[in-house]
Amino acid sequence: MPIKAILTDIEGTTSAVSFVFDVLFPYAAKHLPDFIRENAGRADVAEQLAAVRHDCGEPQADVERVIEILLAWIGEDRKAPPLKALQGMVWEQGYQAGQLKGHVYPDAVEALKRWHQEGYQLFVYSSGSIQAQKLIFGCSDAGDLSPLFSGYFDTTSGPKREAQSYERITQAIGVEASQILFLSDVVQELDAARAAGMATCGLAREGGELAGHVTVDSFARINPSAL
Ligand SMILES: CSCCC(=O)C(=O)COP(=O)(O)O
Ligand SMILES: [Mg+2]
Repeated sequence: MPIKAILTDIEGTTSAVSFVFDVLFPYAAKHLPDFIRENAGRADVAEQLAAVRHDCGEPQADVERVIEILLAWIGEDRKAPPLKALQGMVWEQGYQAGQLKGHVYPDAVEALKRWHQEGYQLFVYSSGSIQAQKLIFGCSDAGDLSPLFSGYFDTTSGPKREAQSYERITQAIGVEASQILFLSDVVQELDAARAAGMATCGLAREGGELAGHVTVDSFARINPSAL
């Protein structure tokens, strides 16, 4: 069956790992403490702080303790949904202030624009929150890429290394799994997508092979109609 939709990861796929690790995470680590102190009473922030207390088994943790936990989670790249939601809120301030611009590889920009024009539906699946995904593409160094995308998925659809998450996403997209091409730099994510019936293509930006999957080093080498 022909590919109709393309679902892409962000970190290491459309965008440099170094942008996430050397720009976004340090920005969040620097600004998250004051953001939480100033906004702990806001309903959307309070909801995430409660989720942190629940997830770490410390229901009585005060705001300073929650901040300490969140900074430790940033340090270990924990894909915890409340951390990801709060990071998205902090990054929004950075993008709005012009301190952040989303990195998207030029070959990804070119291919995403071409695929959109050719009629493929484009979707994103990242551990970053949907808000963070919209920001990286909406405020990218190549301009506003958000009109290219038909939808966004984060870990509220499930963890990226579990086949069930891709089954849920397939339901939401509304085409056969075999008509969705998933792009990622992580072999466990590609394996999970394939187990759910999706077509896969690995991105190895520094070269190399993602075992068992067609692997390329640039979006320029992906031809969805030939997969
Ligand atoms: C949405 S940009 C921030 C990326 C992020 O927070 C992250 O954890 C990267 O996850 P990915 O699933 O894109 O590898
Ligand atoms: Mg990735």
